[in-house]
Amino acid sequence: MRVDVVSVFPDYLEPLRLSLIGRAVARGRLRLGVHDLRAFTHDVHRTVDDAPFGGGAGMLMTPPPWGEALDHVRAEGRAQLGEHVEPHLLVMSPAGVRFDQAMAEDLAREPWLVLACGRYEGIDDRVLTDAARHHRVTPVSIGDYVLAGGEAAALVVVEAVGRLLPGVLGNSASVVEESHSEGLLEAPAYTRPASWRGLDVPDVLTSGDHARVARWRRDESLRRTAARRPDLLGGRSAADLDRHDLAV
Ligand SMILES: Oc1ccccc1-c1ccno1
Repeated sequence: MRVDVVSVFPDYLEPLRLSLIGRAVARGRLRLGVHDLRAFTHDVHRTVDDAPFGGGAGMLMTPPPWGEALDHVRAEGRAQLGEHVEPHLLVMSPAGVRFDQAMAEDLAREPWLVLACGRYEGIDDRVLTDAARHHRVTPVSIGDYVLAGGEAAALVVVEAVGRLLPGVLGNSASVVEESHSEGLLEAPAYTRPASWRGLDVPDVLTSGDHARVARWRRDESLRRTAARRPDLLGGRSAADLDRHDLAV
């Protein structure tokens, strides 16, 4: 997979060259391009924003630099991937489609993502309209809160998608048995020492009975999801889900 990120703060994306994602980049499992939007300005002040038409607070990111930046990214990416390959542009935005594990799994199957990190009050909407003439465009939100810009959101999306790519995670099992991989929160987890500050690991986990362990983890996962994220249960109770399990 190739991932390009466009930002006025390219250094903000440096964490993508560390740890798990950094190793995937170093090993060529993930090709990462970070582009400074200001490299596509032509005035002495390297202007990327202007006042919004119709009034309103703050400044908006103006189309020309974005148009040139995305033209450049498209040309560079096609030179590497082939003229037939189209990017999927993800525009980080509080007004975007909600990013979740299902979207991460869908995006991990794509060959090329371009992430646009807006700042100020956002990006002139014609940038998205123009880009949609060439390829898919999806505004993406990582949650219902407001950030100063899209860079933090881009870090979240690239990490959540990148870790799903083949060969990036050492233990493929960890992708399967984790929160949200099956629509539920994962059960509590424990490791050595078996007793710590008067707190003991649940006996079932040291019983050696794999069926009992799987049952205990499922029960704990349902209980924790019902307590913390009832929205993930889609109106069903943990007992309903439990009955479903017993039925299969
Ligand atoms: O709040 C934002 C500002 C700019 C770009 C993205 C965001 C955002 C908020 C939540 N997800 O993305």
